[in-house]
Amino acid sequence: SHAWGYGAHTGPDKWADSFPIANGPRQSPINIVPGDASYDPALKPLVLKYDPSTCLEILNNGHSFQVTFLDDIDSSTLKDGPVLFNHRLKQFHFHWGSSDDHGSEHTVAGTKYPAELHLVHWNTKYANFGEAASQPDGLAVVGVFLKIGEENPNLQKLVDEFDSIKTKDSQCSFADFNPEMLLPGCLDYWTYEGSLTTPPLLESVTWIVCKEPISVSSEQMAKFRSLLFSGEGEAECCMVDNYRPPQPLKGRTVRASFQ
Ligand SMILES: NS(=O)(=O)c1ccc(C(=O)NCc2cccc(F)c2F)cc1
Ligand SMILES: [Zn+2]
Repeated sequence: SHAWGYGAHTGPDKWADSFPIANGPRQSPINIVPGDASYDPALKPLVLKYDPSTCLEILNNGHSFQVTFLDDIDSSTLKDGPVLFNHRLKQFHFHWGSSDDHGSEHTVAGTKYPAELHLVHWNTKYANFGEAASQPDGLAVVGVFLKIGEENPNLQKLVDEFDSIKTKDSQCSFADFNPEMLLPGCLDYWTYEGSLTTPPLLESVTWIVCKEPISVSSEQMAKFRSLLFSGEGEAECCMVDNYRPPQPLKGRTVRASFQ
């Protein structure tokens, strides 16, 4: 069955049964080894320009919570960095653990962060997200690690909506949120060619992983864990450990935008 998830019978070790690309040559996430990354002076600085008025809604899709953006015009975009074409922001979402000592998808020299933010963009040389998602240069996802520290007032704006999106397939309107507020001060990054980290695991993603994390408090992480994988009226199943572990590098090069 295509009902994939993160449980014992539906989790990452079972995905290859329905999605054989799970064992493909450019799967994500990976463990980033800074010492093995090659500094590329030709890499440009990331240019992220987001328009809060394109923010549409916040939803629980049964795998994560996601904030979706209007992407029918070029108002929230990613340019430069490692990509050759303009990309439009479609949505952002998170992955996290059942405790503060794990939860990120990418790891850095084996270090796991409690959560990871993914800002998902598609290459506007294609007609739409779905088209782009099937192309090797179709998507660009910016990954930002969350590290336990000060309460993050920008994340709190999302946490405040959780009571309205507690169960699978619930959503509510959400306006005027600027995802730029979720970016670290320094936009140094590692980049490599990879895939979606959930089924259909399409190998269409240029990954751009920020070196600097943003802060999240332990109390805020506890609220992430109060969301549910389960739908209204179903037995409650806490939304935790919705991350895929690192996958084989298979000869890929990881480049660094910084020395
Ligand atoms: N975690 S991540 O950032 O790598 C990631 C980003 C987006 C998607 C997604 O859009 N899935 C649904 C979807 C919808 C249409 C077409 C698709 F290919 C598709 F995967 C999945 C994983
Ligand atoms: Zn993701």
